[in-house]
Amino acid sequence: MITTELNYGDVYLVPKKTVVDSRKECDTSVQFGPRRFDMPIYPSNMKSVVDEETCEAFARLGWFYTMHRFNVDACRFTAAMQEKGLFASISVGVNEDTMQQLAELKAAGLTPEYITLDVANAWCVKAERMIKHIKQQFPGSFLIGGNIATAEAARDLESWGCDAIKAGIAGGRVCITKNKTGFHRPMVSTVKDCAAAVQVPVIADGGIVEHGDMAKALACGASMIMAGSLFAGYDESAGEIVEINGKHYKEYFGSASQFNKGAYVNVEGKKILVEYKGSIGKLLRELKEDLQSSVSYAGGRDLSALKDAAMIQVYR
Ligand SMILES: NC(=O)C1=CN([C@@H]2O[C@H](COP(=O)(O)OP(=O)(O)OC[C@H]3O[C@@H](n4cnc5c(N)ncnc54)[C@H](OP(=O)(O)O)[C@@H]3O)[C@@H](O)[C@H]2O)C=CC1
Ligand SMILES: Nc1nc2c(ncn2[C@@H]2O[C@H](COP(=O)(O)O)[C@@H](O)[C@H]2O)c(=O)[nH]1
Repeated sequence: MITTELNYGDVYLVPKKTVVDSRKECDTSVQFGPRRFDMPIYPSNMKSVVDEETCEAFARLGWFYTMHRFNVDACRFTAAMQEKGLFASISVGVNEDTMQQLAELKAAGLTPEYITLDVANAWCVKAERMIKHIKQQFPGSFLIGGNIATAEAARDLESWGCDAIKAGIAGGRVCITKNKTGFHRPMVSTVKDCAAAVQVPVIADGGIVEHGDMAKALACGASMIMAGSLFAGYDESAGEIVEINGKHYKEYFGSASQFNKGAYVNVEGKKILVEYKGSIGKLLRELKEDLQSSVSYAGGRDLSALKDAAMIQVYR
């Protein structure tokens, strides 16, 4: 049987009566693990999106972040963030290098507040082993596991011990997985299925094109949203500015791209140039204003209003 599935661009939310006098009254904050954050969206843990400065800037602003896992000394990063009085949020893989990094953290007596297990398909035996190992070694860390795209996978990751689950396979802007392997699920269907299947928070990862997609992801049941291309190209984003014919750009490349891997092996990502857009402050302000507006259209005062928002499909 072939089923029809939906992406953010295929649906809209149905307005309700607004109950606030100003959009400023709408609260966009979210409790995620041990902390509360100003917004339910954060930059992808990709080398072309975040670096140490990006992470520090987001943490200082009260937004969530996750450092990427590529050539990063997780021990040094965790110590540096915690010495500054900020929370540490690291990414790990499933191989021996991760086992070594975790052993170093343990030996140094460090506990990152958040750990993200970051692999393309976390519904696998290697991820199961690593999730169980992390939960045993770092019971005080909030463990995010991903990525997955089905209810069955979400239930498995929850049963293995994940405190939150990141959903989204092959929906990213620099993803070529769907072309190279044939596998992908559109985001509305992915997030709805996964969020309905588990008690733990679900993070909707990838495919955010319009700011309104944040509200749609939350309406599907997501608690948090991860986005890459949305946050690429700013002063505060990772990567150098490139000048071509007098125009300025920044590189945005996939974690499974040749550029990130250093070799053309199992490549499932590409590199693109995104327009250089200066300081990120304007984007962050606008994201918050737009989400506050979404909450007001949903007839509420905080993000819980979006969870009940009715969704309609648009035929094109
Ligand atoms: N969200 C998404 O849709 C996707 C995200 N990515 C991102 O790209 C990065 C690289 O991801 P990933 O390839 O998982 O990580 P790695 O390249 O770090 O692979 C991790 C380990 O898992 C093994 N592995 C990876 N994929 C498979 C598979 N399909 N079957 C069996 N074993 C596998 C690898 O072995 P071996 O290489 O020998 O197979 C390797 O030992 C990550 O940051 C990930 O988030 C990548 C693709 C899709
Ligand atoms: N298939 C691949 N997916 C990737 C790769 N690198 C990162 N990602 C995923 O994309 C999102 C960001 O998507 P965007 O639409 O917001 O730009 C990111 O968080 C990862 O889940 C890759 O090389 N291949």
